[in-house]
Amino acid sequence: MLEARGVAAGYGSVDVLRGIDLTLAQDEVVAVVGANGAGKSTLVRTLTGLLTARSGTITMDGDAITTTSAHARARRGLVMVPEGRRLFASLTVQENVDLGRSARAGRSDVDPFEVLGDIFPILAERAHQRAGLLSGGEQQQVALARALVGRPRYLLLDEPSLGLSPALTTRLFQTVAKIREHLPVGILLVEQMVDRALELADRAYVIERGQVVLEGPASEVAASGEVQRAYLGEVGSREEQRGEETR
Ligand SMILES: Nc1ncnc2c1ncn2[C@@H]1O[C@H](COP(=O)(O)OP(=O)(O)OP(=O)(O)O)[C@@H](O)[C@H]1O
Repeated sequence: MLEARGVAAGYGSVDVLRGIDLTLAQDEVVAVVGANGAGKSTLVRTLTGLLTARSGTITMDGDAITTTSAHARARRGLVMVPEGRRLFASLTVQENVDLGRSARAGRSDVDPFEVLGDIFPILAERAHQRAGLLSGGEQQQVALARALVGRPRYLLLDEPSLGLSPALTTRLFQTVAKIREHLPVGILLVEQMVDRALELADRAYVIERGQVVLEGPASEVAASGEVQRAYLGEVGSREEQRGEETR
């Protein structure tokens, strides 16, 4: 279990997270939703150790990791795929994925292309192509494969659908569903595509101004008015737009 208790964090004099309690088990997908600026990316950065919590505790499988470096957390099996994917454009698909092996020394004995090949067809199809030449959806596959090749216990995804077309977003969510089906990894999914994230997730947290305002089974969170309220009508207007497109 990855567990945050009373976690506060921020930048300089700005407080962003104000006492977040959150858990992620190794067999679940948990969505984190909330309006722009609510603190979702800050939460992911604090959980992975890119930002140090100002107060509160973070534990992983019972061990305190509140002040552990991001590198050490990654070695212990807590990895993130950041917003924007951050691949090395001039390296090949295979070279990018291989970088993920070194993040978890001692557990990289299995050929990633065999283990992950079913989930990510791109690994076999484009292994030797430069990552910079791939489409956004293909790059997202490589970023996910790179994160998974070290066999993490917890995977944090920050806005994985960002910049993807609706069709590629559908593929992405199917891929995340496959990961959950085939690999023993807890997935924290930060997403602006709220309805899709809540469809896929087991549980969800709604974050507003650095605090959890609602948590529970994803279906209950989806059915509550709290999500719409947190987004100040954003969700409603998006659904209306989608309705118009399909008319
Ligand atoms: N490096 C930084 N320095 C100062 N303030 C920052 C920094 N990064 C983020 N912030 C501020 O922290 C707050 C929360 O930002 P954060 O990126 O965590 O929100 P978010 O919920 O992920 O939003 P979005 O959905 O737009 O990505 C915002 O007010 C933002 O301006």
